[in-house]
Amino acid sequence: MLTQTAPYTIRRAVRAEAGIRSEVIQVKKRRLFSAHVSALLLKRAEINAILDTTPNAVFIFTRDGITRCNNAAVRMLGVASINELRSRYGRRGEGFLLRWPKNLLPLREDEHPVTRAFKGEKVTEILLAVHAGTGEEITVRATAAPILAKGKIIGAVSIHSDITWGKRICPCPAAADPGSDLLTQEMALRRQAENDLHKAKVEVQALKDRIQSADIYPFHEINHTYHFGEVIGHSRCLENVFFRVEAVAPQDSTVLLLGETGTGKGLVARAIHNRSLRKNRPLVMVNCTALPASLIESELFGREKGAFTGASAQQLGRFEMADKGTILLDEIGDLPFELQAKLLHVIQDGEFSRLGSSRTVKVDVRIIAATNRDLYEEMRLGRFREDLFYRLNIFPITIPPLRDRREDIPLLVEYFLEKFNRKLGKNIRNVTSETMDRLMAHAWPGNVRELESVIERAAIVSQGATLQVLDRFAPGPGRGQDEVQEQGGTRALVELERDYISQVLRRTNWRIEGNNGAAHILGINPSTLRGRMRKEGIRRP
Ligand SMILES: Nc1ncnc2c1ncn2[C@@H]1O[C@H](COP(=O)(O)OP(=O)(O)OP(=O)(O)O)[C@@H](O)[C@H]1O
Repeated sequence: MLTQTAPYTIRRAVRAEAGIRSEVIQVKKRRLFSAHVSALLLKRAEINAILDTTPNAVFIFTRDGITRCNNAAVRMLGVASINELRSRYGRRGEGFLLRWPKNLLPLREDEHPVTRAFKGEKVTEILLAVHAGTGEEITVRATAAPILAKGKIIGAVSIHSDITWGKRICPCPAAADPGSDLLTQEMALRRQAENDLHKAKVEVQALKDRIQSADIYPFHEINHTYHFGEVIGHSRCLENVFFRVEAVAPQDSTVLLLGETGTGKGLVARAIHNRSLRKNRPLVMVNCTALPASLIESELFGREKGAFTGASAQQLGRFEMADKGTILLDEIGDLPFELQAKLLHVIQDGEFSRLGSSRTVKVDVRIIAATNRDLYEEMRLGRFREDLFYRLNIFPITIPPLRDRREDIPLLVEYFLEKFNRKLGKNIRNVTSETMDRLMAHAWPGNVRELESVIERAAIVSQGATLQVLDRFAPGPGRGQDEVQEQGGTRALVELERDYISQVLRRTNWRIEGNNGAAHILGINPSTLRGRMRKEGIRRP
C-alpha cells in the first residue's frame, strides 16, 4: 500500500511545494512591482512639484508636438490648458513666435531650439518673444535638450526663462524659493548688463566709424603723384612753378628764385639741377648771409696760400668746385655790395681770380640765385646793383607763400608725418579735421619750414595714432607778420603745452579718464596727464 500511495503523496507534496514557491515568487514580484510603482509615483510627484513651482515655462515634445507643459507655460502663452494651447498655437506651438534680438524676422524652422534638440543638440539661446498673455515683447533664455530612451531620441524638452528685467513668468512669490528668485534677479541684471554692454559697444563702433568718416581728415584722398622731386604740392600756383622749372631746367640759363623764407627755393634749385644736363656734376650751395662778409670772397672765389693772415693753405672757391655743374647763390640779396661787381664779372665772362692771385681762372658754371628780399626795393635803396639784377633776372621763378596755396597743406602734413614717423619710430596715422582746419587757417609766416617744424614738434609729443598739434596759431592772414611770428613762432613749447592741456581739460569739464576724457583726447595715459597737471600746476578752479 505504502508503495502505491507513496508516489502519490510525494507528487502531491512536490506539487504543493512548487505551488508555494511560485506563490512566494509572485508575492515577491508584486512587492517589487509595487515598490517600483511607488518610486515612479514619487518621482512623478517630485517632477510635478518642480514643474508647478518653477517660474520657467517647460514644454515636453514628442514628434507629434507638445504633449505636456507646466503652469508657467500656459501662463506665458495666455491659455487655460494644453488643449487650448495646441488649438491656438498649433500642435507644436509654432504660432508662438521667437526671434533673434538682432533680427526682426521670426526664427527659421531649422533655427528653432526644439528642432535642434530633436537633432540631438543641447541649446541655450537668448531670444525675443511676444508675451502672449500681455502682448509685451520679452527677452527669454530658451534652452532645449533631447529626451533619450535606450540611446534613441524620443522627444525634447524646451524651457523658456523670462529674463526681461523686472518681469517674471510666474509672479507667485509663495511658490517661488526666495533664494532662487534672488538668483533669477541677479541673472536678469547680468543679462541686462550684457545687453547694455553690447549696445554700448555698437555705439562706440558707430562713433568710431563717424570719427573715421567725419572728424579725421581723409588723407586717402591725397594723391601721391603730386611730387616734383622733393617738392610737394598740387596747387595751381605751384604747378605753374613746376611748369617753369621743366621749361628752364635743360637750358643753361641763369635762374632767379624769388619767394619768402621757407617756401622751398632750395628744393626748387635742386629740382632744376636734377633735371638739367649737369645733373651728374655737383650742385654747390652758398649761403651769402651765413658767412662773414670778409670770408665770402675767399669762399666764392678761393684763395692762394698767404692771401691774408691765417690763410695757411691754398683753397678752392665754390665756383671752382661747381665747375661744369651748378652753383646756388642763396640769399643773393645779402651779398655785400663790393662783391656784386666781381660776381657780375663771373656771370658775364665765366672767369675770376683767386684771392691773393692775379691768375684768371675760367669756369663753366650754371648760376641759380635765390632771395627772399625785394630786389627792386634793394636797388631803390642802393644796396643791390641794377646791372647784376638784370643779369640774374633772366628767368625768374616766384614761389608763392604757403598762405596763398593752402590746398597744399594737407599734402605737406601727410608728407611730413610720414617723414617724422620714420625718423621718430612712431605710427601717427590721423589728423583730426579740427587740427587740419587750424593748420589751414594759419598764416604761416615761416611757410613750409614753419609747417615742417610744427609737425615735427607735434609728432614728438603725440602718443596715439592721432597727431596732437599743441601750437596755438594766430588766426588768418589779416594779422601783421610780427605779431604772428611772436605768437606762433617764439612761444615756448612748454607754455603752449600747458595752455593746450588746460584748454582740453576745460572742454571735457575736467574729466580726465574715459573716452571723452582729456587724456584720451590728448593721446596720453590718464596717469601721465595727472603727472603733467601736477608739474605744470594745472588745477581745477
Ligand atoms: N613744397 C615743399 N615740399 C616739401 N618740403 C618743402 C617744400 N617747400 C619747402 N619744404 C621744406 O621746407 C624747408 C625750407 O625749404 P627751403 O630751404 O628750400 O626754403 P627757402 O625758400 O630756400 O628758405 P630760405 O629763403 O629761408 O632759404 C626745407 O626743409 C624743405 O625741405
